[in-house]
Amino acid sequence: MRGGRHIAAVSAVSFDLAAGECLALVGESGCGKSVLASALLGLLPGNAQTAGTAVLDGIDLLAADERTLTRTVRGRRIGLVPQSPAAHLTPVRTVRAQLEETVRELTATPRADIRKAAVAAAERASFPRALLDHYPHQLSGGQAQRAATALALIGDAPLLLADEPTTGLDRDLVDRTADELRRHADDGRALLMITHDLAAAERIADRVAVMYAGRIVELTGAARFFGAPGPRHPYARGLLAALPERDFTPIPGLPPELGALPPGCAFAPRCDRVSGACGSVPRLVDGVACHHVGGGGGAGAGGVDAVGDGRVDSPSRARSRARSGAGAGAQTTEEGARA
Ligand SMILES: Nc1ncnc2c1ncn2[C@@H]1O[C@H](COP(=O)(O)OP(=O)(O)OP(=O)(O)O)[C@@H](O)[C@H]1O
Ligand code: NI
Repeated sequence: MRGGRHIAAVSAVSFDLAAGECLALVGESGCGKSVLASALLGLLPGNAQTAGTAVLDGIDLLAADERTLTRTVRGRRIGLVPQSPAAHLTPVRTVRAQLEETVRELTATPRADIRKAAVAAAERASFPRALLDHYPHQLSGGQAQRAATALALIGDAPLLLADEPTTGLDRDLVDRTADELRRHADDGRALLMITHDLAAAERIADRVAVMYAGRIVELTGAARFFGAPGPRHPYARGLLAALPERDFTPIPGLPPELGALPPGCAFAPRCDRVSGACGSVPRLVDGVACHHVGGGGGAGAGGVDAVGDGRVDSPSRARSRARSGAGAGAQTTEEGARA
């Protein structure tokens, strides 16, 4: 930034994501979720610096050159549902033209079938057929969202990155969109879903990663997170408690400015469990980064070694089935996972 200032937008993040699995990444606005997604796609602005590795199919995404990213990663290995679809779509071309172009570029569809394939792609994302010849500025936010989702699914990429794919949609459409994304995971793709919508996360995620001020503070199986015993990090507990259908109690205060993080645990100024120990940054140990819970979070400026990350052995399908059976089902799954 100007004046040699640095913003640590994402720090010490470490996670893995298997084929067929959905990881929901949640956290307050500005905590670094989209920056993390952009880093994986090589779409950070030119002044950004990255360190570490992010391996997909043997390719280190953080080290890959522009040519590799263009030809083999974007759209082909990673499908992106962008956070601001209206800005992501080409403003001077119709949705149909953009779908057809993407089908042509990313698939081996014969010329004669491209039109049909584009219509089918729109249908997969519940984009209304009647709007195919509209330009992006003629779409509502939710319609643009679905157009962008349709584009992201065309390349059949093994990793789907969905950055708030349900923003601006009605509950019914949220559920349909989330279920559609889940189906792609069930077909063997990995799905990283960034969302503020905890109900959507609960509906489809296998694991939940909670981010605060650029760090993952908890990484837990979804059944455990949304059911019993619930999240362990005070911030994650606060996020859940803020939901209208739970306590409806907001977390006091605001997240810190990333350019001026407090020393030690960034959540300490808002935390009801704060103590002297919070003067050092807690490491993510056993899926939680807090001095007061779990592994104790041992001191150390930003360890990247996530030990035990709440991975649920029983895969998604069993989980979603258990989920529809409400509390008891989720509990059983959780016990299975812990065993
Ligand atoms: N190009 C940039 N230059 C400087 N700072 C940036 C840039 N892009 C993002 N940031 C900062 O990085 C932080 C993380 O931003 P990011 O967009 O990842 O947040 P987010 O978690 O996706 O939030 P939201 O839920 O609102 O989308 C923010 O504090 C933001 O101000
Ligand atoms: Ni974002």
